[in-house]
Amino acid sequence: MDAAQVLQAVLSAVQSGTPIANTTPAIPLGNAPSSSRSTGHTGDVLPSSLPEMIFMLLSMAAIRDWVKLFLIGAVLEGSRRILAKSWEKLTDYVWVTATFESNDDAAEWLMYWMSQKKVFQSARNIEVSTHFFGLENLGTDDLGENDDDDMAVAFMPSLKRTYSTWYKGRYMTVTRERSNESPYKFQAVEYIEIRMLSRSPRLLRELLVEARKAYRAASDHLISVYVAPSATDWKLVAMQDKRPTSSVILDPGVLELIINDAKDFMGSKKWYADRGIPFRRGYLLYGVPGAGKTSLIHSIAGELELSIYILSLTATGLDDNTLRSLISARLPKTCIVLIEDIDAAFTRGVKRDIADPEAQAREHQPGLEGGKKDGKDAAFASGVTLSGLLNALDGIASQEGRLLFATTNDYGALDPALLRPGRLDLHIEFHLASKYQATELFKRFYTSSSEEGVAGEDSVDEKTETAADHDSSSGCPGSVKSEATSATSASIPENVSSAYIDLATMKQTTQLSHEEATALAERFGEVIPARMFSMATLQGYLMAYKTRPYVAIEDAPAWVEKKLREKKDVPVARVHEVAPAS
Ligand SMILES: Nc1ncnc2c1ncn2[C@@H]1O[C@H](COP(=O)(O)OP(=O)(O)OP(=O)(O)O)[C@@H](O)[C@H]1O
Repeated sequence: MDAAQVLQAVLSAVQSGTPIANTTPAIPLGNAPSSSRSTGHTGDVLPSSLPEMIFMLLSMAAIRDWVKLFLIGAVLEGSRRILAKSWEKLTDYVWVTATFESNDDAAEWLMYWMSQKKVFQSARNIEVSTHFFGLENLGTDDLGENDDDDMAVAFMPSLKRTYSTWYKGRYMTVTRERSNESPYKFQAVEYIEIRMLSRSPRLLRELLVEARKAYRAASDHLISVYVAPSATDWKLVAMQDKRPTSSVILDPGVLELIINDAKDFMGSKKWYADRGIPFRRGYLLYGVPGAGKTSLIHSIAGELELSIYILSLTATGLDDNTLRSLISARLPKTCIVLIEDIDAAFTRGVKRDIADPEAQAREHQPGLEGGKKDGKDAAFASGVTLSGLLNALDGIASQEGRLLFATTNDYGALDPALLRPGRLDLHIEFHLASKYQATELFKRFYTSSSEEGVAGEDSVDEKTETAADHDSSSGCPGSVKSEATSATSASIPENVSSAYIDLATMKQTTQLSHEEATALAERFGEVIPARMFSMATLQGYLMAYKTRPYVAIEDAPAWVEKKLREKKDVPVARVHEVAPAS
């Protein structure tokens, strides 16, 4: 009886419930004689008990061979695992290993640190990147001059390569890898692995501290700007030059008020803790477009040395859960959270007319009841609900030392729940430019912040211009030149906007002496009507006269008149109402 017959007998016995023992008078050992195999009576050879059955199975040569093979395989696999484990233990014992996800700040520090190392500058397989453009001391030697105007490049480890180098006498390897394993992201995740031949993690920590220090020193003049492109994580998108607060021109006292408030808040942790008040501060900057809201936030970030995390409530994939996780779990302790156009998420579309902020200012008088849509029940254009947003804002409060800034062009569209103190504590309205702002803008436009009153090289143009214009600068309205007749614009084709003349033909702004600039600025302020143009519009006008401040003054009345006429012609109805969300 062969193995198949035995198995068949066992199976049929199990199916019929017949005890095997009763039908098994004898068990042939070893290979059964062919006569018994040929009988076809399975009842003659069935084992009477389980041990007998096992014994019978083992007595068959084929099964014995299978068992041997299985045992050999098991021993081999077991030894492999033991060896692997032992090797891991051994390497753990002599190596310190650290992994950094490329999105993380620490990975940025390391990449910068590595870009400074000779090993990557002389390696034969490296990644050359402009990623750190803007940071100081990049390894540009191999490309020639280290000129500020050049696009500096950094030499960094390539993907899927391992480099070896030394740190404080210890051998270390650096590997950049890409992994598809990610619990909540759909794209591949890049990471850097550092291994150091050392039993203590102390040296690795020292390396990290050194990398962070070097990175901070190199980026001292910059602020980092992050966005959440995938609604799951923050990504560094820009390193911007810090904007001096003096470059944002607001009416007297406003700038100081906000900056002092923010500084005061940052230094009042204990005061808040003593009184049990959540250590948070929210600012709402609202008003016409182009009035300096975003510029102010960036300059405050520079002043307080904070990174900016820009949150777009209409980003694809953003809902209450992702918003909460972005804010609660994935933000650094101290930073600025900026929600731009917070009203755009609250209505079903963007309702402002960006092309003409001045028209909006006339049409829309900010006020809580004014432009409000359907109140609390209005849905957001994104997957975020009002209560989701309120929870998220309160989540900002749960971490200490975060500043929240929200901007809007439509104060009235915001729900009172958003506006209450504790969420958005300070509401600052931005208007169209006052005479003071226009005057200051002109003054700062034509003087250098470092050295006021020094005429630059470009003042050659200015001299020619001033000499030619002295007669007309007497203030007589009839002597004002129109754009079409000014010296430079004469050679410009008619269909080219004058706004681009100087940008295309000149390199730098003419620098006036302080006295000259002040005198001209006064005249500019007299010509520009108060609260009729945004600061961005005035800046745009001056950009067209980068090297011709005198002509800028002369042309200003005609420009103002033309702009005011255009405004009258523009139907206010271009600012359309947006249907409230259902
Ligand atoms: N008060 C200001 N002082 C100096 N520059 C200003 C001021 N307001 C606007 N500008 C200039 O105008 C441009 C646009 O300014 P900004 O983006 O800060 O305006 P905004 O109020 O945030 O506009 P929006 O509501 O459209 O975002 C910038 O180049 C900025 O330099």
